[in-house]
Parts: sequence; C-alpha cells; structure tokens
Amino acid sequence: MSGGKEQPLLQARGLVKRFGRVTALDHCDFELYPNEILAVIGDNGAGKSTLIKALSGAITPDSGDMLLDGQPARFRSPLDARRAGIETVYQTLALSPALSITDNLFLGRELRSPGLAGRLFRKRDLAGMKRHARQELNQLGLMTVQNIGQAVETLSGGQRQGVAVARAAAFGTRVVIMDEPTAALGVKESARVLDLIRRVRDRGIPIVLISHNMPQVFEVADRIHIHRLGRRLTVIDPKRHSMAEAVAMMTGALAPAESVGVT
Ligand SMILES: Nc1ncnc2c1ncn2[C@@H]1O[C@H](COP(=O)(O)OP(=O)(O)OP(=O)(O)O)[C@@H](O)[C@H]1O
Repeated sequence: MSGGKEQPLLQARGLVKRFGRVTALDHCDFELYPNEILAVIGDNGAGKSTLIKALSGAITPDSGDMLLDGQPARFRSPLDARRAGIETVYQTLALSPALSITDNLFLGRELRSPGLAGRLFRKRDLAGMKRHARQELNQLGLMTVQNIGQAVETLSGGQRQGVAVARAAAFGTRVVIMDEPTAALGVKESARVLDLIRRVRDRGIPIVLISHNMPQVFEVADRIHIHRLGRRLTVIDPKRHSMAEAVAMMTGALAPAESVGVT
C-alpha cells in the first residue's frame, strides 16, 4: 500500500455527473494506486456505477478531472479507455454466448494472420488466438475449461465470469475494473473469481472492485473506498476497521474514519 507517497495510477478530482435532477456524482474524488485491490462500497444509488462508468469512458462527467499516471485523461468512449489500458468487466457480462471462449477473449481485437492474408484480407490468426487464449487461461489458473473452442453458453456461471475476467486481465494493461463480479455466483465459483482478482493484482495490475458483498470485500481488498451520496466519504484499511463499522459509515450511522493513502 501507498501511504499516500506513491503517485496514483488512476485519479479523479471533483467529478460531477447529473442526470436531470439527480446528482449521481457530487464532486467525487478517487485514487487507485499501483498493485492494489481497491474496493468501492456504498448504498444503492450512492453513485458507484456512475463513478466506474466515468473512469471507464462509458459516460462523460459534467465536470472534474481524471488523471492516468499523473497525466490528464479524458475518455470519450469505452474504447478510448480500453486503448489507454483500462478494462472493465460489467455486471451484465458482455460475452457472446454462442461464440467460443477464444472468440470471446478476442472479440473486436482479433489477431490477424501474419503476412499479406492478414493485412489485406484481415484473415484471422486462429491458431495464434487459441494459443494466446490457452496461455491466458492457464496463467490465471482457469484451465478447468478444457476446450477453449467450447461455446460460452455451455459454461457454468463461474467459468463465464472467469472468461470475462481473463479477457480483462489479458487486455487491461493498466487497470481492471470489476462491477459485482461474483453476483449470481455460488460459493465455490465466487472463491475462484476472488482468487483470479488476486492473481491479476499479483501480476502488477491494480483492480477496482465494486461489491455489496462485505465478507468478500474484506477478504480481498487492500483499501476500501466508501461512497456516499455521490462522493467519496473516506477510504479505510480493512485491517483496521470491522465490517460493521464500514457499513455504519456507508449509511451515515457512524462518522467517517480518517482516509488512508489519500493524497
Ligand atoms: N442513466 C441514468 N439516468 C438517470 N438517472 C441515473 C442514470 N444512471 C444513474 N442514475 C441515478 O444516479 C444515482 C446513482 O446511481 P448509480 O447506479 O451510480 O448508483 P450505485 O451506487 O451504483 O447503485 P447500486 O448499488 O444500486 O447499483 C441513482 O439515483 C440513479 O438513479
């Protein structure tokens, strides 16, 4: 953890986003440091998803600044953010059920065959993609999926989530953002996804994890960003506070603790 000395990898200052009369983000700050799992928690409607959408280019904030590696960043679309190395796994998985695992991993970013066929006719390098897919799933301990030519619709919920996480890990060269990645998963499958999240962090890619699942948050997070009424209330160290305290701060029943690692 940083202790506030390191430069944040991804940072936001004073983000504001209004939807008509609703202020979803109300001068919200955010900091993600290299090599950390940062959980974002908050009540329903607190503005967590809106924050994540701003960080991943899905919406444009009305005002405020974002910095990537200390440099001003403005993402006009999710593709823009992806190009900058920020990958997001949304609650509603953007996987294509009828396509294979390999195809899903490379959706929209297919490798082209070397030489003229690839350059001129955009011929896909199937063997290369399979090799990469296998490598990626292997590194993340996901080789329970035996056949990477298998259609995603034939996989279990946990395996599907695994593919989505693997895709984010494969292409998220700077930051991986996950919105409720274990929602709708069983205990075993959730444990697997949490394990994956740790592995991605251990590869040196920081993770933003939005979750309502307090035990899971306390299990994996290095720091916990508590969101309330459209802004960051505080950031706590899960080793220094209990789940009950975190929930009480989140709902306004307890005064926020002093932030850790905030510049
Ligand atoms: N596209 C939209 N149009 C209108 N209002 C919106 C839109 N998106 C979000 N809001 C509103 O902004 C506020 C924050 O919503 P947001 O989804 O960011 O909260 P959240 O913390 O992610 O909630 P939850 O935990 O329930 O998913 C809510 O009042 C929501 O109704």
